[in-house]
Amino acid sequence: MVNPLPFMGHQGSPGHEGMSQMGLGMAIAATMVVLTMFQQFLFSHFGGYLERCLRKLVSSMDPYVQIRFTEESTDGGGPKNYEAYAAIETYLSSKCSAQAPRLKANSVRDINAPVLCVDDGEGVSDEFNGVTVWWHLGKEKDQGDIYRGSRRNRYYALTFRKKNRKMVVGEYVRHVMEEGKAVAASHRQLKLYSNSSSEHGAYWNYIMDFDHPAKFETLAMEKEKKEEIIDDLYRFSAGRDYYRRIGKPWKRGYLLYGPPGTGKSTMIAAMANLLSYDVYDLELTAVLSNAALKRLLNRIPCNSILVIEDIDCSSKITNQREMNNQDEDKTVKILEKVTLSGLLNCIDGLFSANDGGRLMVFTTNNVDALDSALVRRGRMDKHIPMTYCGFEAFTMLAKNYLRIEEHELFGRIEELLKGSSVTPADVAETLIERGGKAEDCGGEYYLNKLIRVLEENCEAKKSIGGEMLEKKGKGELENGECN
Ligand SMILES: Nc1ncnc2c1ncn2[C@@H]1O[C@H](COP(=O)(O)OP(=O)(O)OP(=O)(O)O)[C@@H](O)[C@H]1O
Ligand SMILES: [Mg+2]
Repeated sequence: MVNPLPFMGHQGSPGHEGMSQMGLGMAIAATMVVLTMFQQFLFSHFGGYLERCLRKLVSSMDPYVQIRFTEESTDGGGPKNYEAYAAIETYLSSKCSAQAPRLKANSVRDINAPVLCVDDGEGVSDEFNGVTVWWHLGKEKDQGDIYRGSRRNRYYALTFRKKNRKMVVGEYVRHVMEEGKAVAASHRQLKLYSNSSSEHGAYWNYIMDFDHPAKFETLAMEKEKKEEIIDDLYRFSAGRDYYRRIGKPWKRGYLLYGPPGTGKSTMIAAMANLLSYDVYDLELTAVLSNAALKRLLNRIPCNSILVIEDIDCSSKITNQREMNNQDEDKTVKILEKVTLSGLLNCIDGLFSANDGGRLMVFTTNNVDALDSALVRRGRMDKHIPMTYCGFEAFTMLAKNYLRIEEHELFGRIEELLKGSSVTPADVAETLIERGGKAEDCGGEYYLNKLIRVLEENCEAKKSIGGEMLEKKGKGELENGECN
């Protein structure tokens, strides 16, 4: 705005000429005031419109389009913003190592293979379906406030030619997100969470990085059964389109059951490692109500495993359904715990959008004690019996622990395994190398030790009503196929 007052300040002494000069000055000043008011009026009424027109004109002459993906949403966009930003960062890591002059390394799962990304202010180009696009890492103006202090939001800017808009906005961006997420999943440090409660509610707490070494390759189990589980898990994790097509939430329930030491917890770890899913270990006894359980379950992000171990003794949920149906609120109040119907509702209501699947794994030593409603298909889609150690599982353990695949004592061990009830944990404990003896004697010392353990087990079985035990064992083996 032009200030008219300076004109008044240059007046001479008042005379005829002075008077006319003063008149002129006042006229100019008045004109300026009117002009300024007009300008203000124009801008207050049409300013936005004029600005838009101007922008349109400039952008119509610009052959490029730019999209920004910010690290943190300023309008409450939540974690979605960050997910997209992180996916881009990971996607670009493979491009930038060859191009960008300045890189930075991110915290990753494998310290020997750090994920590199472009440094602030740097850029890289990419090609997709014969179209070139450009990425640039920038920083927005200070977004800080009095509480959070100074902070500048980072963003990845994607620039491309206008004529490629449709392909880039559709196909290319989707490609970047999918690739980025897939690479991130394979590099990501898995995490273990567990729940706790306070008067303010129920929470998931980060416990530690999940570095469990269990893998399906080292899990002692019949090959066929193992391959079936692996196949099922892969189909589940890649099932986005499938679940969308059949109109079902993208979730799957596993029930692992069997005696202690048969590898239920080990298999959960192997599942997490196979799919690169975080583990949410739910301690049901620490959940104070059905409502708290619902809140907890709804906070589990996609691509995670919800684990409830020893579900038969986790809570008083095994046979309460009828009572709960009569007066659920009252039951919750009395027990101040989760009820079976509450748990069933939570499982059924666990919703998974199309951003990733959610796996639930329940374990129990006592499958017969579970209410049939809990384990019915649809809630627990796959029932996996974990059995006593058979010969195939033993050969796996011998390979893992003693690095031997064949031995003349294997025949005797196979015989004894048929008549005994030892768990893979028992066998593993017997074969574990102490003081490098297996190296010295080709594993014979440990195989003989195992033979003694198996003989003792067979004897014990015979002496304490072996027949009954035998039947039970056979029953478990008959159920032993994967469902
Ligand atoms: N199938 C298996 N393959 C390889 N190792 C196994 C297997 N089962 C058990 N083990 C070994 O035994 C140990 C105990 O197994 P794990 O904790 O998985 O058993 P579990 O079935 O979960 O027992 P529980 O019912 O008491 O929780 C593991 O640390 C692992 O070393
Ligand atoms: Mg266990």
